[in-house]
Amino acid sequence: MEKSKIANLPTKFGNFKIQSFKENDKEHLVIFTENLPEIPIVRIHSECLTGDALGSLKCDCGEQLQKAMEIINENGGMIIYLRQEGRGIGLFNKVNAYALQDKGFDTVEANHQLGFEADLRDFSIVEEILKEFNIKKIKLLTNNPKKEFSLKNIEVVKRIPIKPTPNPYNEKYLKTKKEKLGHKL
Ligand SMILES: Nc1nc2c(ncn2[C@@H]2O[C@H](COP(=O)(O)OP(=O)(O)OP(=O)(O)O)[C@@H](O)[C@H]2O)c(=O)[nH]1
Ligand SMILES: [Zn+2]
Repeated sequence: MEKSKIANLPTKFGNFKIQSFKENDKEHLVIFTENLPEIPIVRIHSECLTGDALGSLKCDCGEQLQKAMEIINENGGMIIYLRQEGRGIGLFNKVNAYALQDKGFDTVEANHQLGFEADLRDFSIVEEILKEFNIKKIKLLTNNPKKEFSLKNIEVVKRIPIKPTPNPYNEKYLKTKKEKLGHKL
């Protein structure tokens, strides 16, 4: 794992530090506060270009990212931004999945139609990154209990939920996450 230098990242949510970690061809990001408490709040965020950057209402990613930045700016911690777009299938395939969703398939069925499992993400790099920062215990900002279980050598002392705001476009997505993907919503 190759790591970049640490730089300042002032944002509208507060001042952060930023560092990039390379895993093969993937360039992940870590955004963290100057003061890291002994048990920091950590958000493990999977890339969603449509939600994070374009303001898409189909999912809760953009909202979760912004809330995470606010909470972490206030309490100290980090966002580990993983470049695994579309739960690991990539942007191109996610757009094809969205086209299937326009025809009535849910988020899981659309993946299956394209020949993918529902969730292909790999969180193994998270432990390596936390080790770099000497972090052994965290408070995890997520609605997805699976993320907790993917961390073997890190103690998750608390799971902090981030409640999404329902809208007509994300209703079905949130329902599927709850019923098929085990999210606590
Ligand atoms: N394949 C696919 N990926 C999607 C879809 N909608 C969002 N994503 C991706 O899903 C990932 C986010 O996963 P979520 O299931 O929303 O949330 P989570 O990370 O498991 O859990 P939280 O920590 O609670 O956010 C991002 O990589 C998004 O690009 C979709 O319809 N199909
Ligand atoms: Zn999203």
